[in-house]
Amino acid sequence: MILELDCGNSFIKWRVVHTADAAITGGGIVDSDQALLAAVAGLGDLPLVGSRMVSVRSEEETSALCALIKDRFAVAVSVAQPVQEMAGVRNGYDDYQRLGMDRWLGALGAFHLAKGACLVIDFGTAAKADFVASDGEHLGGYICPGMPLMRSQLRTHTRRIRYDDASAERALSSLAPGRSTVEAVERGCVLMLQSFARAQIEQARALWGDDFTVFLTGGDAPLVREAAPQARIVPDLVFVGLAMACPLN
Ligand SMILES: Nc1ncnc2c1ncn2[C@@H]1O[C@H](COP(=O)(O)OP(=O)(O)OP(=O)(O)O)[C@@H](O)[C@H]1O
Ligand SMILES: CC(C)(CO)[C@@H](O)C(=O)NCCC(=O)O
Ligand SMILES: [K+]
Repeated sequence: MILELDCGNSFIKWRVVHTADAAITGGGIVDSDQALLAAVAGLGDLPLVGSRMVSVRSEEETSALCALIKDRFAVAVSVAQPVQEMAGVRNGYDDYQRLGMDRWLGALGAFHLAKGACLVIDFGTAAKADFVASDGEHLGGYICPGMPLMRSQLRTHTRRIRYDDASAERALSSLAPGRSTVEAVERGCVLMLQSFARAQIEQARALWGDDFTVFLTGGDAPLVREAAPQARIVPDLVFVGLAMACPLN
């Protein structure tokens, strides 16, 4: 079995997959290294043979987590590294090492699944979009604040925007004009995300006509579903790319 890890800016997504057929034994989302160790240990004694990781965290944080995993589960951790080209996809950044590894792996996974032009839109802490043409050329993409960042900016820089998580969740039962602060903010931010998605799809259409696949991923992808009815929601898209970038036996 293999321990797979996607270390985003706010959360660590993890899962344990069988070596032979990639069947998923367990997984989850945690908000700290210690919570990760506890969650994986909670699956009992696993015959782990290796681990692979993608991280957008600092070198120090990433190597600290690798050391913890090595120590606790006695496996080496293969960390996905930036490359100029892989699996038919060419990194489109001027400096390929600067492209976020989550974006790169999402692009690899999407091109592998679509076998043609594709647009990846990932709604996490940040929202990001990446374009891969039918010949595998990564054209670049866009980054802007995701739902958690938009929310916290409003809360931090205003005096009268204050509400709790439970009312935030209730506010999203509809997108009608808000009649309370929580509704106005939560619905407004969801409309921003949806407009981002629509703008990316419009751009893909201008480039490629109708001949492209849209992938939605990231924790907040479900909030955007209705703005992109044609999209494939693939929550584990980064893991698809991770398996390609870090093959283990
Ligand atoms: N079970 C869950 N646990 C945590 N967050 C969740 C969950 N389901 C949905 N979310 C939402 O997903 C968002 C975080 O998304 P994600 O985990 O993709 O971010 P991230 O990988 O940490 O960020 P980034 O990819 O931008 O670095 C949060 O806004 C959160 O509300
Ligand atoms: C944009 C984020 C923060 C999204 O997780 C990540 O992909 C990242 O740190 N990227 C580096 C900057 C860039 O991709 O241009
Ligand atoms: K991520």
